[in-house]
Amino acid sequence: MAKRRIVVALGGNAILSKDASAEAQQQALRDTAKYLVQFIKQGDDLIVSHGNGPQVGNLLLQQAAGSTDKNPAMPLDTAVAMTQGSIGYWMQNALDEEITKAGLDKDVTTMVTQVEVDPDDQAFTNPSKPIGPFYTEAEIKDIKAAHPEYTYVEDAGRGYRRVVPSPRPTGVKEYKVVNALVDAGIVPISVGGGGVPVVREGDRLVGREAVIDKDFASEKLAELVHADLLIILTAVDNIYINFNKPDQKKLETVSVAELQEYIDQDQFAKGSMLPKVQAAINFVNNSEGGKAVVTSLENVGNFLKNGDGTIITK
Ligand SMILES: Nc1ncnc2c1ncn2[C@@H]1O[C@H](COP(=O)(O)OP(=O)(O)O)[C@@H](O)[C@H]1O
Ligand SMILES: NC(=O)OP(=O)(O)O
Repeated sequence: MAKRRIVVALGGNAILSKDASAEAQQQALRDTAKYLVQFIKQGDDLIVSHGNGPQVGNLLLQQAAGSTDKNPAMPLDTAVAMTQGSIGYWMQNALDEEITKAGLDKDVTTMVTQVEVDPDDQAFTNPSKPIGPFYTEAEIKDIKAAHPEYTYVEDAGRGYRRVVPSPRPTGVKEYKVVNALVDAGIVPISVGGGGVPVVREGDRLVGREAVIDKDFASEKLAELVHADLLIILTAVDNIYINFNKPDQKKLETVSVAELQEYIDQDQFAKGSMLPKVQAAINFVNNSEGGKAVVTSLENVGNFLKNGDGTIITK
């Protein structure tokens, strides 16, 4: 099979389920790496991205709890960069272990990646991205009293969470570095946590307090590096219509036009499956012959063997 350039975006379950300790997240990423290494074994050029919603929210809480005049809390753009570093370290370490076990000669590196956004994006005045821990009804009262300046929402019946602005990416500053690394045979971990949100002010890129959706950032990167495939890995093997209903039906190969009809029918939950579907559509529309795939980590082997998963084409 010809060598393919593949951007793989890792969903929340690839890194963190319940236990937010470093040890548990490192173990989750070791398990994740066992699936990802299959792409490398097959000879594909891999570019990895990941989310950071739980981690960056937890980091902000730690920053706030320990902050003093001499040791101030860091702003959100810096916290995103910090999570690119921490999650990237765990992931490159775990992937390296699997590459070594497979007897392959391949290096992995984590890039601090800046993602450009529009300073006038309406998302800045309409926070929507959930970060950090879930709170119960009882807990949220105290949290709101302690931090009335933040916005909180109820997140899909799972509890309350803080939400922050999530502007759409317009560019990836370091995409040429990603290309250079791939051309050199190196696996880059890039646009982690959706990338550090920055806006251009003359010669400078200036950080903004926001968390970009990692599926949209991965899509923008996939476009810029002319990827053949954008693979969005999440907790389900396929996208479904009538999801979680008795007549649910999995989508196997689906066109952009069909997906658009399903969006119009409200088939995909906002804040979970909808952004993945929109990112997949954008990639297929904006690339030359590129396809997008939505499936689970556990199904990577079946995808590589039989093309199982939901494949989005023009
Ligand atoms: N129509 C749908 N088809 C499949 N999954 C759906 C659908 N609507 C909502 N979902 C849910 O969306 C989840 C993926 O979103 P989310 O958990 O936010 O992603 P991530 O893996 O990036 O953390 C799936 O695990 C599933 O529970
Ligand atoms: N940045 C981002 O999209 O993170 P999550 O996928 O963890 O929400």
